Amino acid sequence: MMGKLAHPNQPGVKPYTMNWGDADPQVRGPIVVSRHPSSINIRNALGAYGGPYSVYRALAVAMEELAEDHRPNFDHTQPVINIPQQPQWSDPTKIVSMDPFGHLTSQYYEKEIDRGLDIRPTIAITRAHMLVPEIQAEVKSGTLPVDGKVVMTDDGELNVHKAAIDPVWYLPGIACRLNVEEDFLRRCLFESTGGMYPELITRPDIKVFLPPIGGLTVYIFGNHELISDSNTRLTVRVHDECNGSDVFCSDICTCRPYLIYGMIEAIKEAQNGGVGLIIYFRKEGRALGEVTKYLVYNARKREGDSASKYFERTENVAGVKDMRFQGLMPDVLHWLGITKIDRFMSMSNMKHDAIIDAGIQILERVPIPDELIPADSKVEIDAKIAAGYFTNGRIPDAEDLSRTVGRGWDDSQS
Ligand SMILES: Nc1nc2c(ncn2[C@@H]2O[C@H](COP(=O)(O)OP(=O)(O)OP(=O)(O)O)[C@@H](O)[C@H]2O)c(=O)[nH]1
Ligand SMILES: [Zn+2]
Repeated sequence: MMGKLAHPNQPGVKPYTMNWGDADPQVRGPIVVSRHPSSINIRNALGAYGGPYSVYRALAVAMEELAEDHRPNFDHTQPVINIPQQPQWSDPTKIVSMDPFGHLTSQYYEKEIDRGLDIRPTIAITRAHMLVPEIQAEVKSGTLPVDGKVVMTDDGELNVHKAAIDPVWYLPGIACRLNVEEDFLRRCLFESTGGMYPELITRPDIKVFLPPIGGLTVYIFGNHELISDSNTRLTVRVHDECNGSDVFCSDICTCRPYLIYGMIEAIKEAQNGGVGLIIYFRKEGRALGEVTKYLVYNARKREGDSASKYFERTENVAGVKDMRFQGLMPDVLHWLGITKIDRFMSMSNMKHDAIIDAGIQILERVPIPDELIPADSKVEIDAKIAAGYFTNGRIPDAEDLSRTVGRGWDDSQS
């Protein structure tokens, strides 16, 4: 296996052309990350296709259920809608964490793929119908009308387009965005993944890295052709994954209620001729992960859960409050050609500031209405407002924070 490790000075090693940020996809070059025999010497990217699922692929290969050199058949997999090229795609400072041509690889690099190169899309765009219980209830009660375009039926069936995006990191651009040195960033990535990608160190000539992390999904309500038109109204919720609340309806935070509220407002915008977007990032537990999150829940509930201690408890376990680093988040907005958001469905100062710093305007910030906040999640929301989250109401002071308490636990009931 080790014999496969290509080094820049080994004979035959000649990375494929890669000019990140070039407007011409041929000049930019395809992302070639595969270690198939046809690609290994010309790889211009480190890591692996598929983010965390590359590890499952390894298991499938190990169990001989998948051929190591399997090549996907891309017939009929092309995007169902056109996300047209934007000037932002060729501004190497604007997009550094995804491949703007990622949905068009089989089209732009057909020749290379036919020649035997293993080049895969890192973006897929499809359409779907959705049935969301809370939204079905709004349709039944008449708050959301059936328009036949976004809300399709009396049952509240929704019509949506969606794009799944895997991360593709241009390391010099990531380093610059995070304000760190590229060499140091590469070393930290190498060390903190258990030395998983030695080429981060041995191949400084390769600038693109496909990290083993989850990406994001964009849900589009309304006419996708208008997303980049600054005369069209745009409602956007950027949401970070909270599986416990989003899927399993835990009441300790506002995640699902805010997500659904964002969806309803996105649908209303689309019904009024604008566009609504939900951008869903896989950054569970503020990117600290669910295990850390549950450890903190235990500490909070056992020690008396108050808003004044909320972030401290997270820092005790994780060392930091948050590892989402919203600075990379606006790339997807640039990919969609967005220059202005009319209604931003978030109270997060970190999301807001990252979008403004990316040169995108936000005209209105829309907090979650009080009646949608579950009682036990008051602790979190008050702590966030005190830490700088946007509110139209009063900012809680130290005394308020120690008075905002959540449900306590009696361990004998566990
Ligand atoms: N570590 C940790 N993460 C939490 C906790 N509660 C919620 N989260 C995570 O916090 C993140 C919340 O993200 P969002 O729903 O996008 O909300 P936000 O960034 O706080 O701000 P808004 O846009 O105003 O809702 C998700 O990643 C959740 O999984 C907690 O108690 N501990
Ligand atoms: Zn949550």
